[in-house]
Amino acid sequence: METNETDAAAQRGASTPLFQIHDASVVRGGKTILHVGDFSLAEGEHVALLGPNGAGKSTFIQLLTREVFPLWREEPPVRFRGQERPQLADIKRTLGIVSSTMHDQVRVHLPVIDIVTGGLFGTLGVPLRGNVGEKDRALALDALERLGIAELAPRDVMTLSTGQVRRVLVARELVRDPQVLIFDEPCTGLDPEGMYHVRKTMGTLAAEGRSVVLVTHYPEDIIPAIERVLLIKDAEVFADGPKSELLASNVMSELFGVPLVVGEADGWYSLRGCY
Ligand SMILES: Nc1ncnc2c1ncn2[C@@H]1O[C@H](COP(=O)(O)OP(=O)(O)OP(=O)(O)O)[C@@H](O)[C@H]1O
Repeated sequence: METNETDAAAQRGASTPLFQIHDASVVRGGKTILHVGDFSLAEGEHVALLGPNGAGKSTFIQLLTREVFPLWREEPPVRFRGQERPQLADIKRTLGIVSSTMHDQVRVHLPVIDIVTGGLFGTLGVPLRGNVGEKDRALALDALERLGIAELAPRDVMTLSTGQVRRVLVARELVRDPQVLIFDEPCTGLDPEGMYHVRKTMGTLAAEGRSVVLVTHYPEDIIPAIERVLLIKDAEVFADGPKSELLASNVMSELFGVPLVVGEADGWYSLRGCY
């Protein structure tokens, strides 16, 4: 009896979504900048948020990270692991976030290993008065190794290419061992080599069993492991479903408001204008 109850509780735990959103509205300056009816993300599930500029994608992510709050409802609209009022520290521990704008924060002359080790402490480099031990540096080196950039460890971060810095920022998040990695337009400003490595990195993390949540304007960024897409347009969820159905020419043309043609090869998608 006792075992059955434990099993039932374990099963409930396993089926509790990582995030659930129900009837969430974000209002700024008297205008609804995002409304989400129903959304649920399972533990370990991957999803790509795709949509035009200003659609509400970043606001959606900020709802998850609790950087923005929805209008008050009797039942809080955003739940984390079933909790209505989760601890911010729990959410921060679970999520790692990489965005192109974070690049501006690492314009300092510091070795890459210090930048990555700083991820353990939430500091830019290693804290001056912190207890930074060999174990911490070993964790940082391990994160760099897993992303195939261990040779960058002693380099001054200011001497790296944009693509290399982007991967260092992924390592900086990875060092805390988050279960979910959010990539907010990770390929913005990168050349094809940089894009290649960042997309490969997303694939590596997905293969490790972490959730990859990707925000992008381009289907080209959606790695084969991400099967679900959430399309956002005009502050609403326009569609949510399998990419095999939604990454279609008619859907993309309606989403972006111009005639577009979708291509697919080996699980990778591309988008071009139809003139
Ligand atoms: N504090 C604010 N006050 C007023 N409007 C805001 C505020 N923050 C965001 N917005 C507006 O909300 C809308 C959604 O913004 P958001 O950044 O979520 O879009 P996005 O889809 O991520 O866009 P992009 O692809 O350009 O990054 C935009 O029109 C933006 O101008």
